[in-house]
Amino acid sequence: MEDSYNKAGVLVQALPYIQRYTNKTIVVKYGGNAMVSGELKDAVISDIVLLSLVGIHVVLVHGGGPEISQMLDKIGKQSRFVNGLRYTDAETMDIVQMVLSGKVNKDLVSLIQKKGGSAVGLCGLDGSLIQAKKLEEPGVDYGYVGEITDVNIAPIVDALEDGYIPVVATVAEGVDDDCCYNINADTAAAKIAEALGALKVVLLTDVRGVLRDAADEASLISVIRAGEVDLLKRDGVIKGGMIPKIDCCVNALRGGVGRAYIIDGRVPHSILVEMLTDEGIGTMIVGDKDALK
Ligand SMILES: Nc1ncnc2c1ncn2[C@@H]1O[C@H](COP(=O)(O)OP(=O)(O)O)[C@@H](O)[C@H]1O
Ligand SMILES: CC(=O)N[C@@H](CCC(=O)OP(=O)(O)O)C(=O)O
Repeated sequence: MEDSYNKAGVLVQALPYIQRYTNKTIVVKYGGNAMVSGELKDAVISDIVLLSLVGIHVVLVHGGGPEISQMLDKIGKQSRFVNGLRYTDAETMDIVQMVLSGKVNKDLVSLIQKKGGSAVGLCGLDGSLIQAKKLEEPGVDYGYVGEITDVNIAPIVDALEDGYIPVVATVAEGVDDDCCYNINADTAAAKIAEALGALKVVLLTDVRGVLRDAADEASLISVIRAGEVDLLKRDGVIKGGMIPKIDCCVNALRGGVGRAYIIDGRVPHSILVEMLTDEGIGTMIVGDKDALK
C-alpha cells in the first residue's frame, strides 16, 4: 500500500512539469556508448514514449558512432577521427548513410512503436531537412563531413502535428556538391533545436554531465551559464569530447533554445528524472540572464 502512495506521489510531483511542457518542443540527442546497451535503450525509449504520450513534442535525433565503427571494422576499414569528427571518405560516407539511416534509425522507430508510441524515421535528406556544405578548416581535411547551412523544419513539424515522434538520422544533403555529408549528431541536434525554437535540448552521454574534474564523477557541475564556458575551457576543465558538446549547447542557447542539458545516458530513465522531477541530475546550461526558476 505504501508503495502505491509513493508512486502516486511521484506522479503528482510530475504534474506541474507536464503542464509546463505540454505542447512544447524538446529535442533529445541519443547516441554514443549510451546507445549500445539494449537495456538502456529500452529505458530511454520508454521515457521518450511517455513524454510524447503526455503531450510533449519530442524530437529524437540519434547518433550511432559505435555502430558505424563496427561496420567499418567488418569491411576491414579503420575509423579515424580528426578533432573528434570521423574522417569520412566516399566509401565511409556510404557506410554512414547505410548504418544511420538504414539500420539505427529504423531500429529506433521500431522500438518506439513496440513500446506504444508512433514514430516516423527521417534523415537529413528527407524533405531537405538538413542541408550542408563541406566543413572547411585551414590545414584540416575531414572528407565528407558537413557544416549545416540550413534546416527545413517542415518534415519534423508535419510529423509532430500528425502525432508522430520524428526520429532523425544526421546524414545531410549537400548544397555545394552532388553528395551527402556526415554530421556529428550533437551538432545536428542543437541546430535542429534552434530551428524549431525548442524549449530544451537534451544531450545524453556516458558521464554524469560536465565534471569539474573529468576523473571524479562526484565533481558534477549542476548549472553552467553560457558566459562561463570559455573560462572552463581555458582552465582545462572542459576538454576532449565535452568541448563540441558544450559548444553545441551554447550555440543553441544563443540561437533561442531555452535551456540545454548534458545528462547521463547510462542511468535508466535519466530523461524523466531531469524533465519531470524536482531533481536535476546532469548539467544544465543556461543563458547569462536566465533567472533559474
Ligand atoms: N569536464 C568534463 N566533464 C565530463 N566529461 C568530460 C570533461 N572533459 C572531457 N570529458 C570527456 O568527454 C566525454 C564525452 O564526450 P564523447 O565521448 O564525445 O560523448 P558521446 O559518445 O556521448 O557523444 C566523456 O566521456 C569524458 O571523457
Ligand atoms: C562527423 C561525425 O563524426 N559524425 C558521426 C555521426 C554519428 C554520431 O555523431 O554518433 P554518436 O553521437 O553516437 O557519436 C560519426 O560518423 O560517428
